Amino acid sequence: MAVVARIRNEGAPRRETVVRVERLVRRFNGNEVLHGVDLTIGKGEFVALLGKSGSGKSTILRAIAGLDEGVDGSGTITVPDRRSVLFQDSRLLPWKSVVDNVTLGLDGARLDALQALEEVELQHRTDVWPKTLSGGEQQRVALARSLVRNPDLILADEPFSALDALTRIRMQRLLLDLVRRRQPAVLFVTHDVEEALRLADRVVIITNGVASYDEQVGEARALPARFDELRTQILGHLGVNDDPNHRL
Ligand SMILES: Nc1ncnc2c1ncn2[C@@H]1O[C@H](COP(=O)(O)OP(=O)(O)OP(=O)(O)O)[C@@H](O)[C@H]1O
Repeated sequence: MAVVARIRNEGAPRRETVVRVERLVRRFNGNEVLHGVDLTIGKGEFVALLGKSGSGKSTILRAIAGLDEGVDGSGTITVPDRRSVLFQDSRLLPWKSVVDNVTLGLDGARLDALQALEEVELQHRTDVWPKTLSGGEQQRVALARSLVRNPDLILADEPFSALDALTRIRMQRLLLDLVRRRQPAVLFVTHDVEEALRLADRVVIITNGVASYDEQVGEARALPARFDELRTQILGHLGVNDDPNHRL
């Protein structure tokens, strides 16, 4: 069955553009993975990036983060200087305390770090070693490390996918709350359609190396019927069945 590419983004609130990706092409060993991806993200906008495994989501995120030096490709990327990246694992330094991980590379940021740790509800664990924290707590430290840099853009590559379901929901709420207060733009890679609909203002899907779907979904959070409708539509676009627990 032919997948009809569809771009529908009318009715979007007008926001200042903070990320602009144009005609992004990336190749690995001569194999072209991205064929010309266009993507914009507005100030304070939360965009979830969906796509099947191997579709190139992380490749896009790494390109925007500036982490793919030397990779074969072309295209232009405009991106704010103050940006931070969250990965699936927290990437904390085991020989530094929690607060020292948060201030890493910043001079005199201890007070800001303590505030950021309070925002992620870890004010009581500031001086312990990372290995004494649970997976969810370690991800909260990573989030605090990101916040203390006051980013205009947060790039997140499946940051909650290794967490148990309850911790994951708690982290999603925490992230949404922080994003509402601080208003960074967010690009959030996930496999999980429900996670995308819980968090994002907009969903972009990568299929066959291009952005094939781009839709406002913010109202899904308040309207269960709209949530279900969008979930069915997105799963259909991805060519998978409408099982709410289906992982791509
Ligand atoms: N450094 C690399 N060297 C060779 N091939 C790579 C490299 N990075 C990515 N690829 C290939 O590019 C394609 C896209 O990979 P990418 O990690 O961006 O996909 P993804 O959509 O994030 O997948 P997943 O959801 O499974 O994490 C895959 O086929 C992958 O094997």
